Amino acid sequence: MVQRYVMSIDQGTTSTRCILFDAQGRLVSVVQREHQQHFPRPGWVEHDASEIWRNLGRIVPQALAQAGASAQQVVGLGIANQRETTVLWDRHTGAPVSRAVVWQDTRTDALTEQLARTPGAERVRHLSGLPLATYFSAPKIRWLLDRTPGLRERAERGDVLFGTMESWLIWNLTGGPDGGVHVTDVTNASRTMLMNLRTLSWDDELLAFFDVPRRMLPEIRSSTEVYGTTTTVVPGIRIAAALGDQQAALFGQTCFAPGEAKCTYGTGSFLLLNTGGTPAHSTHGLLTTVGFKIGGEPAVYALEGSIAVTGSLVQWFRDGLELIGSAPEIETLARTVEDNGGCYIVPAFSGLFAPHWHSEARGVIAGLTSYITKGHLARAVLEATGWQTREVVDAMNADSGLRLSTLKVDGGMTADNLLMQFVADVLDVPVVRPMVAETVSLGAAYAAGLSVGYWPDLEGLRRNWHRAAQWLPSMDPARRESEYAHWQHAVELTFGWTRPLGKPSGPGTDIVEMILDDHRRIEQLFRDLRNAESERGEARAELSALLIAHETATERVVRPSVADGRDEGTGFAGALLSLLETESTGGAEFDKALEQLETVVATHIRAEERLLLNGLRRTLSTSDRASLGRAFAAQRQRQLEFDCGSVSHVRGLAAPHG
Ligand SMILES: Nc1ncnc2c1ncn2[C@@H]1O[C@H](COP(=O)(O)OP(=O)(O)O)[C@@H](O)[C@H]1O
Ligand SMILES: O=P(O)(O)OC[C@H](O)CO
Repeated sequence: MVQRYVMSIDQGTTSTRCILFDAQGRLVSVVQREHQQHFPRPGWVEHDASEIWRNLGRIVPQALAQAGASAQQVVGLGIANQRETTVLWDRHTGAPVSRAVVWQDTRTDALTEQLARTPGAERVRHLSGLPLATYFSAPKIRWLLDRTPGLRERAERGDVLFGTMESWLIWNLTGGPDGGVHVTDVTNASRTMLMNLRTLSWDDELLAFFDVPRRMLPEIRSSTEVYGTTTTVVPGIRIAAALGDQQAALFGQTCFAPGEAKCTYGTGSFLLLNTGGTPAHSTHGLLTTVGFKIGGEPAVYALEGSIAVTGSLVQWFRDGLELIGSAPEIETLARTVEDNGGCYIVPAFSGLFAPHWHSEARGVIAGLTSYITKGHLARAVLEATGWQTREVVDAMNADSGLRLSTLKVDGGMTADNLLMQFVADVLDVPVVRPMVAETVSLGAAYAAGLSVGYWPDLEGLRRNWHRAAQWLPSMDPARRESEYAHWQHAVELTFGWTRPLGKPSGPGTDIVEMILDDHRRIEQLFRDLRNAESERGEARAELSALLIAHETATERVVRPSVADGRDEGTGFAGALLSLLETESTGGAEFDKALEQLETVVATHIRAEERLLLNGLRRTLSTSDRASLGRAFAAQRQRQLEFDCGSVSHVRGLAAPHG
């Protein structure tokens, strides 16, 4: 009988892989090719989409040759790809209009800040599931349209197309300018910031907000369906699935049921939790994204903790600092010392992603003394991956109300035993790795195989999962918590780095001034609300968000730093909730709720200015006041970004007080 295979292509950040799998999910052949990383300016990262396309043209025939197989033996092709990376190309010539802007690229930092201040910004997360950050495609498209003369007009005429890597490759594989199919799948579309998470189609409000012409966008399709048949490279292969690479890894790890999670450790690291058929809203800095959509079945959603820099920090240690010759040497070097010697590296090279979402942050090495050797630095490099995982797991636990019990891992970094042990230690849960480490490719293959009936169902795929390695936690809890506190302190040092120094009322200004500014604004909002002529709906929304963001940031960041900063407890959440709930009734009930809230808040403001602010003036140096100001601004901004003033959030805060 003729052997049949599924082909998968993993178009990743650093390389493109083509793998053939057999019916048992075993690897039959693997061919891989790296492409060049272009760093034309600090913070910019680009790929040449034509180079990636040429690489594909080489590796596909090689993978077939290695297996001794023909195109007829391939039942289908599944594509997994680096997500968000933005390619714009000319529909008529097939030539990219510029280099692709990679997901790690931070050139849209100022643009996203500007967009965040534009009306409608508060709707972006609700519609797309994503925070406004440089990471996603929409700001990248907008940047290219704004900066390339004539491009917007060409895009509006339909002469220029947009796609993430799977769209670009499928279009080329199916004929390019000669009838190429312009499609994307829901998982990739969910990373553009232009798709409505609930309707799974391009959203008019988001398109208008980012000013992106609809005509340039691909058609959104399921993750598993036949999009077309290859007409070039190796003609005659059905393209039967496409998934973002992290969603493909979720699929390859067989996390098919709600509650199942995996973390893939590659260039960056991405923890995804299957949350089932409805999108789960995160209040702790995670993304809501589509996990997969099988044919005509409803979509399955996921919560994601995306970490921008993990394996790429090891690469930087190797190529930028030249302290090691190959990635695995980091473990050998780290083992030359007992611990990190007090040193922490926070690799905010692309800002910080989950759960912080600080595009303006930049990396720090903290705790340097003359005791530190390159061995300690190597430890700090590996530990950075562990702590970043801990941060997203904490967020995941807080969002889901559950505690992760085991972490399934995969990706290149899982070859590092010291690192995997550290991850188990800081999470305090077992970490397990499956037999097939190429989970991204396997997931794309599974999806394609399901699509063409090579595999009958998900249960059959589940049986292919076998554990290859396990790491059990063994760290002393007190040490874990004290190390985590140091890490968190180091993280705060990265915030606000690229913002202009001394910018008034921006991060980096004096904490006392910032608190006073908030108080004066709160008082003004109360005046606006008492004035029946004013726009009360807007004032009420701003007041609610400001009160919660201000109070949470004060509680978490400022009070712990001053001895006599205690407060009797403000307890205004109940009064605020009453005000929010009088939205429709208005009239006397509204006036009463307003008066009650104003009384509680005014007392609180007086107490804070007397006790807390005097304490800060007395005990902190100017630079301490500035750094506390930065941390306060960061926490306050984080609260505002997740819509902390919404009725549902305030209700949650009010609940414990009855
Ligand atoms: N033994 C190791 N210890 C730590 N990091 C490693 C090790 N081996 C590989 N890496 C890192 O893993 C990454 C490669 O993993 P891979 O899954 O191939 O990434 P991607 O799919 O993102 O290209 C590189 O960034 C490399 O620095
Ligand atoms: O190509 P990877 O494995 O680095 O993954 C990149 C992610 O998809 C970015 O969101």
